[in-house]
Amino acid sequence: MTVARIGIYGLGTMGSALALNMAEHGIDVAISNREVPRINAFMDASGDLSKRLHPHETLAGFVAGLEVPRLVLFMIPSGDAMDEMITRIAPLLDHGDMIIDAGNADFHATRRRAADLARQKLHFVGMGVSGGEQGARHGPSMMVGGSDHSWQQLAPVLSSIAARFRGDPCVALLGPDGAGHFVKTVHNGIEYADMQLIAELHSLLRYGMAWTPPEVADLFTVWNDGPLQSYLVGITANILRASDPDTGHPMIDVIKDSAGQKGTGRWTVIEALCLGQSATMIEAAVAARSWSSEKDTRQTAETVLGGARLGVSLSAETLADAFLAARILAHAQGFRLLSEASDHYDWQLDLARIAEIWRAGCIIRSALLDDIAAAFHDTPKHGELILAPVIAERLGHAIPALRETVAAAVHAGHAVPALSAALAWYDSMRQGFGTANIIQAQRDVFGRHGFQRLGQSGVHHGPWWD
Ligand SMILES: NC(=O)C1=CN([C@@H]2O[C@H](COP(=O)(O)OP(=O)(O)OC[C@H]3O[C@@H](n4cnc5c(N)ncnc54)[C@H](OP(=O)(O)O)[C@@H]3O)[C@@H](O)[C@H]2O)C=CC1
Ligand SMILES: O=C(CO)[C@H](O)[C@H](O)COP(=O)(O)O
Repeated sequence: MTVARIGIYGLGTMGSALALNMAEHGIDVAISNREVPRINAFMDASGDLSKRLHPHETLAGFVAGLEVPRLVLFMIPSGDAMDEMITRIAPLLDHGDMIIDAGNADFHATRRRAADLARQKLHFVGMGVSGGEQGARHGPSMMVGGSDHSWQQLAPVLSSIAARFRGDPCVALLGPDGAGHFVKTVHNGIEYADMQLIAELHSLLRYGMAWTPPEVADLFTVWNDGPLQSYLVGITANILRASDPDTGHPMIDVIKDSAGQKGTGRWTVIEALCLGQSATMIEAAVAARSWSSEKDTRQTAETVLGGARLGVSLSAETLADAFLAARILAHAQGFRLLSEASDHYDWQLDLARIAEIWRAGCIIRSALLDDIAAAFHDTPKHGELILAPVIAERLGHAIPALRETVAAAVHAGHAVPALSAALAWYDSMRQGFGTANIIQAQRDVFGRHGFQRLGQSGVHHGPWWD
């Protein structure tokens, strides 16, 4: 029996693609799955690569088929399924073996699992994998959380299967325990915001300016050849060119406008709030998905409240600049959250390196990320991307277009929650003196909470009760 370098448990969309990727790179992989027929079907479909794939129907056989120390990678849903599999496999492993959770997991659970398994002298790695099925198959971006020791063992395998940007593998050890899963969560939060921005721009073009799907596709194709280049813009252009084989209508027009969500966007927002932060663009994107699922209510409200959306007149150049400004701001919100979490959990995240490993393989890969990586290399104040000179200059150029776009949309009754949140955050952050003096006075009046006075130390109260 061949002893495999690594084991992959979970042969769904992502696990099977990762196994094939490893096999293609000459790595012997032990494979297993909860439902056995899936193992057989996978082997049948894997062609020549099957010689590197070693199937096991039982967990004991799967473990016995691995080189020691063992590397066992799970690609299954997070939560109870992962806890259950850890409980089942841990007694079969030896001290020094490693469990890798490569799914999308809540980083709090990852921290707990890492601590539990350390007590059993097992290594645990929480690894975010991005790129969807094609990324996993041909080169994902991978965000690793774990010890230096685990990284030494995993790096050769992961570097060989990762996406590459100018030769640099898009994989890195980002910090201990939950760091990798947290970074993946924020990646997905930015993904939510970027997807929502594209949806809002599509809506303005279609319903505000009466463009057809192929016309919007052509514009997105042009955008995809410049500063707005990104995987998500590219796939959206392709989506908009597709026709429904049943009706002949544009495919986009027969898809129900109710978005799914599996949790990573919501986790990003929750963690931002827990850290005393905010990521309002990501929150807007999560909210928009939630509102989208209230289809019945929206259909009723369209009749009761009136759903007219008036025409807007915006140039393609204005929309492009608005998109660029908003995309920068979404990334800025994500990176400042990474910076805050890094301080709070003492992860010492390298923001420039994170931007670098997002330049290829992952869902949010874009031309902008190369500029962001450069900005973090040049900027001492980590986390505040909007203050990096090159980014501030680009924002200065593009913000008037974002303002014009949001104003036109609001005036004509188009909902643009992510674009609006971008502008509100930008305008809030550029005010040295904001609105919170009123809040502080109100809190003092009703609750004697006190406030700080400008230029004085200590806690003060106003003359309200005299
Ligand atoms: N799809 C994507 O684009 C991405 C997904 N991910 C993450 O990767 C992980 C897998 O996702 P994906 O491949 O899309 O999912 P799929 O639904 O395609 O596959 C799920 C896999 O998990 C197994 N599984 C489900 N429940 C259990 C359980 N209770 N115990 C043991 N095994 C179980 C399934 O086994 P069975 O065949 O027996 O049902 C199957 O192998 C998730 O954590 C997901 O969040 C990460 C990045 C991108
Ligand atoms: O991690 C991913 C992409 O990076 C997965 O596709 C994830 O499922 C996306 O999130 P959601 O299903 O909530 O849209």
